[in-house]
Amino acid sequence: MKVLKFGGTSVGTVDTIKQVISILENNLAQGERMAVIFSAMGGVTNRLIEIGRMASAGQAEYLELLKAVEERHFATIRGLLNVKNQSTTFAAVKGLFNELEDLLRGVSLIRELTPRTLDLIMSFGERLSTTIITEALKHRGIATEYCDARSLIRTNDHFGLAEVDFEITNRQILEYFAKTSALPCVTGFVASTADGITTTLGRGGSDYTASIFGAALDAEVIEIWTDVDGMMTADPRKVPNAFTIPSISYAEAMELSHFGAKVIYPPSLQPAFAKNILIKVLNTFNTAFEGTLVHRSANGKEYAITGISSIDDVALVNIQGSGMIGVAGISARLFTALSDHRISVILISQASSEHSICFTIDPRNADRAREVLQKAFEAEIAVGDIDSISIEKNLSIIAIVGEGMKKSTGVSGKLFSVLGKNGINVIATAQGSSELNISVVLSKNDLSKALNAIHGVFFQSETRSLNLFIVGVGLIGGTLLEQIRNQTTYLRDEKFLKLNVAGLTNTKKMLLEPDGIDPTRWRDELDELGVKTSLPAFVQRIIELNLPNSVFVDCTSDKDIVYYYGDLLDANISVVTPNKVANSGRYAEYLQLQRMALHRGVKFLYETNVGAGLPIINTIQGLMASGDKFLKIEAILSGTLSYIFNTFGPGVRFVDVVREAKAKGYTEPDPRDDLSGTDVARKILILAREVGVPLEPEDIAIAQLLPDNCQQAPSIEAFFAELEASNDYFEKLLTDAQAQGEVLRYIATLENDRATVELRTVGPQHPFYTLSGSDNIVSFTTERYKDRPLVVKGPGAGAEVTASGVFADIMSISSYLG
Ligand SMILES: NC(=O)C1=CN([C@@H]2O[C@H](COP(=O)(O)OP(=O)(O)OC[C@H]3O[C@@H](n4cnc5c(N)ncnc54)[C@H](OP(=O)(O)O)[C@@H]3O)[C@@H](O)[C@H]2O)C=CC1
Ligand SMILES: N[C@@H](CC=O)C(=O)O
Ligand code: NA
Repeated sequence: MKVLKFGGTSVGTVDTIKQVISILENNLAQGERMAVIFSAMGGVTNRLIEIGRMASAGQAEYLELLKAVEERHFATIRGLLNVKNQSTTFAAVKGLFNELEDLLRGVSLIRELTPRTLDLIMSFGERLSTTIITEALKHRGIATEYCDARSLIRTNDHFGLAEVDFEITNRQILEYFAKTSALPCVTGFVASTADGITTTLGRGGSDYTASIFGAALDAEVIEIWTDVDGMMTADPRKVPNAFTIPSISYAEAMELSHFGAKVIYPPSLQPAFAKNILIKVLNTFNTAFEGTLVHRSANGKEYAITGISSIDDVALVNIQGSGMIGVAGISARLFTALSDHRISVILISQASSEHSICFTIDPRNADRAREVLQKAFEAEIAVGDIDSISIEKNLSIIAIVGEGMKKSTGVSGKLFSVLGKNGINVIATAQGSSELNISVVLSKNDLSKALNAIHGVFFQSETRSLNLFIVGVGLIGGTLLEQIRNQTTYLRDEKFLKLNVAGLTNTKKMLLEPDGIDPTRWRDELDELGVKTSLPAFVQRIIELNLPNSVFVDCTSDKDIVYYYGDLLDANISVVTPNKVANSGRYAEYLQLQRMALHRGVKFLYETNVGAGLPIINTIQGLMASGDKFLKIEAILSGTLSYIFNTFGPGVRFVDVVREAKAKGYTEPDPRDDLSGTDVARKILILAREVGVPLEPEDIAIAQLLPDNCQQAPSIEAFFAELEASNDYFEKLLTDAQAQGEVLRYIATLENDRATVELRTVGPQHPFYTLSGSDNIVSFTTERYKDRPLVVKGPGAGAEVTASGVFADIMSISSYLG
């Protein structure tokens, strides 16, 4: 025996009813003995309540609404049945509407809508839908029988939420089934008293009917057919990555539903659970999907938690005072006062200091709660034993739920850590000793961010997202996007990671798209959908969007963008950048950014500031963290100058080599920055700061490489012209070096807290002699690497290596976020 129940959406239209019929036919074909419970057509119950209220208020327009409901049912008959088969069904349905109309006329005459009458009015919804579907099944040759549950389910007269007399009900159901061999189509939600007065079963009423029937008949399974793919790990409207929970225990389902998961209402399934009957939650519109199994105990689970739920809007009441410490009975009085005024408490938390108790309630009750408590504790407030009753609004509760967290460690650690890393402040928290649920209270603004971030860490094998906002889509930014595009599949399949490009901008256009910009079409999307760039607006919007795991990637050489870094870090958004400006300005600013990132628990990463993708900054940070002391750094830090001196030779014009370096993507957007030594000076300044030497830009001694006419060129093109005109100068530098059997090298040195940058010649014994292409080389002499320095060497400029260094910084944030 199997009991099936179809909800309001499943029986809401002609097409959906046809789908229901096909599900039933499939089951019948397998010879299943069944009972089927139907809800009212979607929306009809609420409409009937509205009509009843209008009638009782004397609003004659209720008749029009009633006509619309009638027409909807008639249209359903026309859609389901051939014209020649329609008349009996029309007659039955018309009969029901006549009865309902009489009833409503009565209500409107006496201007009174009692709970008893409302129950009767509501009962028409299920009676109508079930009548029509029964007839439709009959006309398809299926032996069915309309079964009015009012004749089987016996309740008391608590109208609106009647209590079932199981002894009589079970007996009546069994007797009925013993007599009938046809397929019973049962009206959900409705029942009756011993006197035959119609009652209803309250929220989840049709599920309750299914559960009552299932339990009475000892069914093997109860199938709850809805319009979603079973119960989900979180509300899919808030968490796009949510997925169906294959199997859930009754207790877990209870916890989730308490926090707003609405697919089933577990209390209504209690009779079935008491008899250990399996429940399946299935989707009428996706019959191939296996849905969710709800059963007595949780079996082996893949994840530490089963689901995440939330209450979107709560108010937090905090009552505190030194007079509460060690005084018995305060909480008893507190909660009695609330209960006397029917204020329901959702979550309670009291620290063991007993100095304060806080609890959350429906915000609509907040003002009343304040009054009630002020009155209840009038005496304590007067003498200062209780100093304040504060109420905070615009809050939400998130609950993580799962039997798997029982006795397993690290679940709460993971929860609070992901909230912390995303800068989400936890205002209150509660965990019952059943260890089935951990709840946190947080600002409503953070709800969506928190739900998504929590979902990401707990359901690891689903894809987590990092939200990237990329400013600058030139050489480096553009190459980074290309690399992201090429790695999409690998990251998804191997790392379960989605790099969601949520924002892009250049100097002309900006585009913010929280759902992601397609990295294969970003140029077109930016062009077609982008709006005029405003960096302040871009940054402001990123902060407002408040997406979890957000990373701001600055791929410009803009001098002013650095001013936004502080605001971004302060809003718990990590910053990754190849742009050296922030770290090579005033030392105080550099320090402030470092501290801000540390304070906020986010990352400020800039490995590519020095040596592009070569691990230079990370190497220093590792050595510093482990207590090494730097004695000397000697380095070639300009890919451009390295390339120039590795390439420039007899028969080659200097200016052409510089143009080549630019074309190969080694130079700064303005190559004067490279050839003037500025770029190298910035880099050694950054390295000095990383090893703990707080230098300022003016402390770097730069020995000028260029003749004055080049150094002072007012534009990039003028600069190239001056380089061309100065070819002899550069040739002489070269031939002088060659005459001594040496090569030209532009070397930065940091020693004894002094930094210099100069053009030198080095011979074959020098470790910097053999370099090629855009090679950088950095030699660290430290207390641990004293006899032989630690050397990092390799290509130190170029689009691919720089973009991949930025990529690696982004990836390290993804591992940090877990
Ligand atoms: N090339 C290399 O090997 C290395 C480069 N770097 C650094 O990488 C950074 C980027 O260099 P690169 O890609 O060559 O530079 P590009 O000039 O090619 O690109 C810069 C991009 O930034 C955009 N941009 C500039 N200012 C703003 C602003 N205020 N708002 C919005 N967008 C802006 C530009 O827009 P638009 O297109 O409209 O002009 C362009 O898209 C530089 O800081 C450089 O020092 C670091 C290590 C190595
Ligand atoms: N222009 C720079 C690029 C890396 O920072 C260089 O030439 O090294
Ligand atoms: Na680097």
